Amino acid sequence: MNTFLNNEKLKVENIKKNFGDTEVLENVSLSVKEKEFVSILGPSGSGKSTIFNIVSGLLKPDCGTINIDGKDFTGKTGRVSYMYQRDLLLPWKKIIDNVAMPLVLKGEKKKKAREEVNKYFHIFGLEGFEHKYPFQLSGGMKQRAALLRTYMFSQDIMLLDEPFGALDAITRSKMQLWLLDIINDLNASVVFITHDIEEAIFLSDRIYILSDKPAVIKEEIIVELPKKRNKDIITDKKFNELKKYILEIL
Ligand SMILES: Nc1ncnc2c1ncn2[C@@H]1O[C@H](COP(=O)(O)OP(=O)(O)OP(=O)(O)O)[C@@H](O)[C@H]1O
Repeated sequence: MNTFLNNEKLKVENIKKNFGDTEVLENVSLSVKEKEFVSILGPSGSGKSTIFNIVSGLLKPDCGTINIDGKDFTGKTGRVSYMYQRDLLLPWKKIIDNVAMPLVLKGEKKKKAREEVNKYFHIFGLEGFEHKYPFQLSGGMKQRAALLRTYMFSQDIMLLDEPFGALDAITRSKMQLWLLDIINDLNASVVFITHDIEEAIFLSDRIYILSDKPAVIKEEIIVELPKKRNKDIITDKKFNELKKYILEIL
């Protein structure tokens, strides 16, 4: 009867987290459907990374639950992939071995792991760079390699914590277009943290607005823009109305 529940991948229910006397998450609930792109937008220090640490199992919430595909994963690691704000590649390893690392860590032989990741180099715009070292890549390429490594860890749910935050404006804009372009082929559900309202609207199907800490979800916004987007949409009336609305809430 309920189609939403049927294609729900991730469900975060009533999580609460204090660090000592500091109440960081007061009560946060959110959900992500199959192949959905959901952003979490909130002020600095509001607890966005803490939510990811809890969803990935690195931290235990004081209360609340994390369900994935209907199973309880509260406090359990290894199920979702997680890309940090500064997800550095190992400088002494070739790109192919950096990317293959999650598979090797899971017990795959190096040769097999390389074969497995090789087929994704084209889609991630890294073809021809398999045997280069990180210092030989541009900033955008390094982020694409880090994103591919994240994808190799777990392909169906990816947590991306400001992956483009450190890039210059032009590269960042190109990366947003690229991500939007490939995301359908990846069949992944994505949760994306950003401070950038335009980035959130441009990329997302839905946006959760987080309050200052102690954090609660202030609002859930469905981005009713065509799924296929290009940068022209930034001048669209609906896009700008949404941007103004979010600015007022934040
Ligand atoms: N392990 C920890 N121990 C103590 N306090 C912590 C810990 N982790 C986070 N905090 C505190 O919790 C609050 C939220 O931090 P968090 O990194 O989740 O925020 P954020 O929204 O991701 O911030 P930013 O946007 O600046 O990255 C901050 O006040 C931070 O100092």
